[in-house]
Amino acid sequence: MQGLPVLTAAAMRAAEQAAFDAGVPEYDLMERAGAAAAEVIWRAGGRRETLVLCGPGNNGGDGFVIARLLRGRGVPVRVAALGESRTESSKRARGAWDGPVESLADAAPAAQLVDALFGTGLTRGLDEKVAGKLDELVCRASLSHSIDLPSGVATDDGALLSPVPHFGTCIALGALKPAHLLHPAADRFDRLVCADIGIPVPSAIHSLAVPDLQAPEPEAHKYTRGLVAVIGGGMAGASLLAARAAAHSGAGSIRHFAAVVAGSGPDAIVHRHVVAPADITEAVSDKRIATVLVGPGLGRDEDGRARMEAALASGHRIVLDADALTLLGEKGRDAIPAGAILTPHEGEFVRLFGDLPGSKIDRALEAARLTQAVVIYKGPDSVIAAPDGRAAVTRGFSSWLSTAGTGDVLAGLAAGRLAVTGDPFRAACEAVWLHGEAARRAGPAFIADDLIGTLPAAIASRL
Ligand SMILES: NC(=O)C1=CN([C@@H]2O[C@H](COP(=O)(O)OP(=O)(O)OC[C@H]3O[C@@H](n4cnc5c(N)ncnc54)[C@H](O)[C@@H]3O)[C@@H](O)[C@H]2O)[C@@H](O)CC1
Ligand SMILES: Nc1ncnc2c1ncn2[C@@H]1O[C@H](COP(=O)(O)OP(=O)(O)O)[C@@H](O)[C@H]1O
Ligand SMILES: [K+]
Repeated sequence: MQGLPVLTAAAMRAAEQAAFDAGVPEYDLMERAGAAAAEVIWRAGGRRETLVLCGPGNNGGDGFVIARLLRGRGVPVRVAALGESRTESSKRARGAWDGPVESLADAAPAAQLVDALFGTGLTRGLDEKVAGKLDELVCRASLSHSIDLPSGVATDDGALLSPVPHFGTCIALGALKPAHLLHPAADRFDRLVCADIGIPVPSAIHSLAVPDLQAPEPEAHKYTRGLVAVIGGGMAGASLLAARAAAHSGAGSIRHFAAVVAGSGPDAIVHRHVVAPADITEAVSDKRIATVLVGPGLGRDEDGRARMEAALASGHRIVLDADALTLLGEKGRDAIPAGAILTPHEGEFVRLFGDLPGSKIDRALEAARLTQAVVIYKGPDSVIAAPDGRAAVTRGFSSWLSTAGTGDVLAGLAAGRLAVTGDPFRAACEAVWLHGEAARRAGPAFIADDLIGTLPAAIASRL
């Protein structure tokens, strides 16, 4: 189960260098990159009038190759450059372009715009005039493509170093970079295509793969399929939502222990009204329990803390979410058992780990290393990180997920998939994908409860 590899600028340079060391001529790689990108542009734009913007580095070199190849197919192409070409390969690519080169400042708009100004070599924001011109040309084109990365984004963390227009397509070269997945950069284009340039791109970080799921074994029974215990507190709606998600995750049986009587839940879930925290200890003593979930609706008072501690003391595999993460905080981090799944949103993440440096991927990986737990660092660009350095990053899930209670559903799903698979990283990846897919199937303006209804179809699509 792997998505597309994600490489930082330095890792990409190292992969390219390894190819050069293995005998691939430097200029060949630029020709391959240009050809792969030109193919994508040709399929989208056909013979539309095209303007290619070329920067001074190798990204600009790709642009000259693209311009030459599109013109060879009969596309009316103009090229506008930002200054001279500075690298050997880009000089060669420019030399092979036999048309005129306009200056960027004077370039008139075209129906199709190709941005090959800057890629992974960008070190600072674009000058105001250049950024303004790029914006104008992109806005006036009906089709726009950014080569490798939209010019102006920071490759490794997805920050915007200067204002970046919104492109139709981004054509990543060789591998994805963090900026293709991390916000705000990931929101600067609609469609993402990764063009193969024929070199190995090893990475422990991938885009989130579509999972392969299995139906229960023929001999399965409710306990072999995983018993999930959901421990709630004073806000039983949240823990019930999590329990319902767990019940539709593929797990075999669900118990819900809340301090108040929950609303009407499915009768298939065993609800128990458990008030005293000490009774939680007894409730989770059942050896058949595969996973315990604690956090949704727990409350942040001393009662909530006592319930959480009882859950942690049970020794079962655990998913910690919401109030449990806040109750732990930085000081309580040591209580997190290895092999747990943590599901913090931005606020909970900061409360647990403080202000870690680096990109969202770096921070998630460091959090996983510190706790030896799998961390689902949520948001529009959720990162799932494992203590061994693997990470999966989401892209393009419905922004309608930004509604109350969807986090409870995700936590229930994570607990359910952990009970089914026994593998925290795999379970977390499956849960996040199913959550996103359930949201896609739910359409616009859904509420968290609706995700429960679309989960079976989401699962069915991967059997
Ligand atoms: N190494 C290779 O052979 C390959 C690289 N490829 C392309 O090469 C790109 C990376 O090329 P480069 O490393 O040359 O980097 P870029 O082409 O992204 O640009 C770097 C150049 O721009 C300058 N610069 C950075 N920020 C600037 C700013 N704000 N204003 C003005 N100048 C600025 C840098 O000093 C450097 O000279 C990739 O994104 C990809 O498009 C592909 O052709 C595949 C093969
Ligand atoms: N803009 C967005 N785009 C895609 N997914 C989002 C967006 N905002 C939130 N999500 C997802 O929705 C869920 C929200 O969880 P959380 O913040 O814990 O909410 P709650 O506590 O109300 O349940 C997470 O899975 C998160 O990744
Ligand atoms: K670019």
